[in-house]
Amino acid sequence: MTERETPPTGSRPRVLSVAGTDPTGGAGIQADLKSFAAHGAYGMAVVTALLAQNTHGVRDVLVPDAAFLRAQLDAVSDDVTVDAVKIGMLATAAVADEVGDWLARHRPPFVVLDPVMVATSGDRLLDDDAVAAVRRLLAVADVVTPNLPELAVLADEPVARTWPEAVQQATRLASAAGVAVLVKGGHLPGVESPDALVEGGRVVELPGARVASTSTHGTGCSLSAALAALRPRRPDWASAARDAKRWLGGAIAAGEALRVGSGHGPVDHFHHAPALGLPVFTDEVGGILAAACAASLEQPFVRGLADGGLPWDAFVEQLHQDALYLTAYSRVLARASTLAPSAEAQEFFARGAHSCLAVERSLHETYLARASVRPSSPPSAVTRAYVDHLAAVAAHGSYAEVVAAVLPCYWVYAEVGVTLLAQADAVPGHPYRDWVATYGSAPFTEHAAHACRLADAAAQHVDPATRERMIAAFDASCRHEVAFFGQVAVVATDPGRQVAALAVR
Ligand SMILES: Nc1ncnc2c1ncn2[C@@H]1O[C@H](COP(=O)(O)OP(=O)(O)O)[C@@H](O)[C@H]1O
Ligand SMILES: Cc1ncc(COP(=O)(O)O)c(N)n1
Repeated sequence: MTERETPPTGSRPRVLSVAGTDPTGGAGIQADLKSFAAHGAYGMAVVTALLAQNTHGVRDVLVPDAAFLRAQLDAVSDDVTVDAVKIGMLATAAVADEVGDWLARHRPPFVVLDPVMVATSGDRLLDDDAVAAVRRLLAVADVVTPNLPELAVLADEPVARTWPEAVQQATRLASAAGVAVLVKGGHLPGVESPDALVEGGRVVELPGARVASTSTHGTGCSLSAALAALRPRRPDWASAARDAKRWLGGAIAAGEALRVGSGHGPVDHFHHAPALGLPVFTDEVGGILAAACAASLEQPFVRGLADGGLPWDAFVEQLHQDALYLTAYSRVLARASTLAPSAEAQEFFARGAHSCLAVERSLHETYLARASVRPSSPPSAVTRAYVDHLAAVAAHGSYAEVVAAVLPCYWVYAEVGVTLLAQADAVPGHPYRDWVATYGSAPFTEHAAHACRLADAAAQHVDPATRERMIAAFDASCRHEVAFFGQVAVVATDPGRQVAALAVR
């Protein structure tokens, strides 16, 4: 073997799992690798045992011989600096001793030992005669993470029946074996699922509410893997354990939604990053937007704007509805500003709310001042339907949903505006060019792009159900936009080109 340089500390902790497999991905190595990734670590894995298991139980176990285990371990440590290791299912005394030998040769800075003995399903995962070998490993581990039955075996005492008893037993084991003990209360009855870290005579309680769920397959694996992944970036075991436990509670709560298996299902390791793998929001709704723009450009009102042949009365009728809409839209933007998670978004929507009112006022001072339409004309059914939809989302929806609902007003107007402006520029003396240019050029097009970015950012942090509601709100607003452009009846009175507005539908 060539002499190797000490690799520099990587951008992510390089964390190794030494454990058994679970082909359904909920426990063992498969769970550990997800847990590592969920905590930003680079995951590696050495297989101690191959299991045929699912969410109901273990069907078969194949333990490769110890020489092959050694070959796997050495292949990793001959090449890679391991920042932390998590040891899980060991199956036999020979396997446990082989791992012990490797630790004597290549001990990583942080060693977590999950003394896996019996699966949630009740299947045994460690030979009876291997307990002594696992006890020997306690001496080289930093932290051991037993559940209550495992704690009892390691302490050679009866299973604790209460949480104080469990903590006392863990304290005895920690002092006898010279190891920190993260004792887990998942097997206790009651509404709490407490854990505690016993280290150097000190007990750090890690309280936690019990989640009513059957998605508890692999919780111990996932917790110990999270602990190993977090420790290189945390000052001590207590803070790593606290963060790991908080994350696991969310992972258990989100587990059932995965719909994996009909027994004890797995946890959702990526519950905190729900948008991972999903397309960017504005890419996902791009088709809806394109259809709305195409339908808008087909409306007689918009066609009249494009070629300049729109009768003045129709234009004014539309602007009157626009002014009514903008007053209501301003309030919805103000709501988005109130809910905004950042100062930048808060300011963007507050400015938007203000400029809607400024535009509404200027419509009255310019186009509408010359208009025949009565200023008191009520909102049309189309305008009311759009405004009611926005108001409902603003009243009941989260920030992300409100942003999705207000987005089409920016985005459709900008897209339609750009197309119309190009067409208007081709018509000398186009009567509506100024109005069209307001939407078809900067700064409006830049505001629309900014609103798209804010919607994409908001969509990154929402659960799948909220994302569905975002899409539904966006889709509804797009339909209202098309209807809004189509609400003014434009009827040709002159076979040449003159058309006249009849009424607002
Ligand atoms: N229903 C639950 N709700 C919340 N946390 C749980 C639940 N069941 C287990 N846990 C937590 O999952 C981890 C594993 O606990 P436990 O079930 O005791 O170990 P194991 O999976 O090794 O049998 C612990 O942090 C425990 O508190
Ligand atoms: C390979 C392997 N390792 C560990 C467990 C225990 O996990 P749990 O007790 O949460 O079912 C398991 N079922 N399979």
